[in-house]
Amino acid sequence: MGRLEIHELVIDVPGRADGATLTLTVEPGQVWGILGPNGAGKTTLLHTLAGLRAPRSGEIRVDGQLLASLGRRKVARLLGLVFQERHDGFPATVRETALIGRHPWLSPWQMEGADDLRLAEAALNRLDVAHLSDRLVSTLSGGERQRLAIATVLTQAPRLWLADEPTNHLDLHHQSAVMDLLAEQAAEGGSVLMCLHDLNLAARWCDHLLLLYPDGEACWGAAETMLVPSALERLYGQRLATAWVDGAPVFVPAR
Ligand SMILES: Nc1ncnc2c1ncn2[C@@H]1O[C@H](COP(=O)(O)OP(=O)(O)OP(=O)(O)O)[C@@H](O)[C@H]1O
Repeated sequence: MGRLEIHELVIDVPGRADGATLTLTVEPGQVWGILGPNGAGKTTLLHTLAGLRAPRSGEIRVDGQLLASLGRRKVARLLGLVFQERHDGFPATVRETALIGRHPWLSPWQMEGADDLRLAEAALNRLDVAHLSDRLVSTLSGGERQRLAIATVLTQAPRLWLADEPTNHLDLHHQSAVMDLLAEQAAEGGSVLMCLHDLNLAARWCDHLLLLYPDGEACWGAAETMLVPSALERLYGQRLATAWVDGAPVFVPAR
């Protein structure tokens, strides 16, 4: 499961008029991308859907339950959020950080057990950071930190993934591997909603798209209906050249 129902939602972007009212459902099995220029409100939307920011109005339900009525622990069992920015709170190793993903599943003073450790190790392996398990997070490269953040959410095992630019800092191979992982989460019955700046990753991996405009307007639907060059040019204020490769459109800025 992991059905995310958004009903007449107006996000709270400071200093901006209300803009579009969002009503859409991210169904289990679906991979949604949120596209829009800097400052359009993508992170604000994701944080609102994670219950970290109050909307101006509207309702959010996860698997039929009103998000606003759930405790944080319950929320953390239902949804996982890959943040765009991270700050090291205290010195921790890669393994200890991944294990934080198990906390929603443990009682307050319960230590992680062998099953939790196995899940963390499998996630670190999957994200290609297992060889760094004993390293302090503060010593990791940007891409290694990003992969650890995703491994931590994988360890958390949520039904709904909210990911803010999950391919940030990643090289091409790891971008592709992370997009495959997210698609796999959906194929196994979860659901995924992610902010992306790379149109080409969106075109290849997302089945639905939400376009957020800087004035708060929005449109959404099946990816093939949203990937219209003229609409994307208006979205970014950028002329684009389009080609087709392996059945998917490829967009590059026109000079
Ligand atoms: N706490 C705040 N106080 C004032 N303005 C804010 C605050 N948080 C966000 N904003 C503004 O709200 C707007 C939307 O921000 P948001 O981070 O959601 O954009 P975004 O689409 O994710 O951008 P980017 O692509 O740059 O990550 C921006 O103009 C930002 O400066």
